[in-house]
Amino acid sequence: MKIAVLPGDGIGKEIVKEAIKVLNALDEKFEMEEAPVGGAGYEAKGHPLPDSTLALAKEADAILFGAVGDWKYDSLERALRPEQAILGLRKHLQLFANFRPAICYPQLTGASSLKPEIVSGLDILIVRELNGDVYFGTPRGNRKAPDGPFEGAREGFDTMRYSEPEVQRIAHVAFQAAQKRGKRLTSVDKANVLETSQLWKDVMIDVAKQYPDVELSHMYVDNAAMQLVKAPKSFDVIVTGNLFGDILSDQAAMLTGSIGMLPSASLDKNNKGLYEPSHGSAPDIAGKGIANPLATILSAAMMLRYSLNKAEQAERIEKAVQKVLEAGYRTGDIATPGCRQVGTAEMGDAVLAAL
Ligand SMILES: NC(=O)C1=CN([C@@H]2O[C@H](COP(=O)(O)OP(=O)(O)OC[C@H]3O[C@@H](n4cnc5c(N)ncnc54)[C@H](O)[C@@H]3O)[C@@H](O)[C@H]2O)C=CC1
Ligand SMILES: CC(C)CC(=O)C(=O)O
Ligand SMILES: [Mg+2]
Repeated sequence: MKIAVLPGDGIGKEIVKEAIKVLNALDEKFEMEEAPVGGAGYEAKGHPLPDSTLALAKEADAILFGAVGDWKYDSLERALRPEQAILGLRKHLQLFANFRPAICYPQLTGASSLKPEIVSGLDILIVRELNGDVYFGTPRGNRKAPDGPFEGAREGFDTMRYSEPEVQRIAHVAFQAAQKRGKRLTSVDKANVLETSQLWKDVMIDVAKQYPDVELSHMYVDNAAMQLVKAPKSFDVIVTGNLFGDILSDQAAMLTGSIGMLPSASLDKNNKGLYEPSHGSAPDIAGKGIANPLATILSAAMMLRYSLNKAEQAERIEKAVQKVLEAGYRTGDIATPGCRQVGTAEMGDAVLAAL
């Protein structure tokens, strides 16, 4: 089985190194091939998603991805910015279903910025649509405003759009995920304002007829943001679009203690997938050896479970992560008084030792 390893930029390189260390210590042996992506792709080959990197991603059985981006590329034309690499991979490989589980490990209830009783026992799943919405909608661009009170002024515009089949396919994924969990699905939209959201909601209601065992509810995204900090445990599975899911999953990360704890799986219709932490390249801490590698290590576990059919190996990693948390190991982002504060590599070593 072949894994394409795309570390990317910033802390991406540091955290992927730890996940590889853990994967290499398992009983299974995987073929791994590394390629540059993001800013690293631009520096090496003049493009954030070089053809050779995309070819490797297509040919591999699964992709382990770090993160892309750096402030130094902010003035590049958009097509050459590092972020286009992850957007391009999601689109080219039709990775439309993004799973972001937010679990607050018992050892980390004190690490969340919320009161322990709000987050203790939290186990929710955000299913984010990943191929559509305003991130990919056309037309988009810059122009002179054609009308309105600022007619003639410089204007930027994007298009939020979803088609019925696009919503249907993510709805089925979300309902099936809910069937395997608490059988409650909350569809998050802004149907009180947006046509895109009204279609989203109508399709969810329609698909729900095929899943009578799952209780479907609807919530506007502004209220969902509020409920996520007020009563996060009231959710089981949340399904939402690309933009709302991006924002709500960062918010949900803080319920678990840190964004450095939130893994993700981005799957196509055959469960081929790209696995990455939910966070970015964290330029503010890159190169310091202090990033939390656990979201990436847990993403590698998701890869074993969803794409490589190695559920026992996935469980070994997940249990090892729990053991190191139990033993008090903490990177700075999840540190609490009296913990054993460690850096990125020491955290990786601790997981390795706990396998
Ligand atoms: N999938 C991807 O590759 C993503 C890339 N980005 C890119 O990353 C760059 C930085 O974006 P930001 O908005 O700052 O988001 P970010 O997620 O990189 O960082 C946000 C905050 O969380 C902290 N953080 C993130 N991961 C951490 C970890 N593993 N351990 C400890 N602390 C961690 C950072 O230090 C920072 O204070 C930008 O270029 C952005 O476009 C952002 C999100 C996802
Ligand atoms: C480049 C962004 C769309 C990536 C991001 O923020 C995410 O997927 O969470
Ligand atoms: Mg994001």
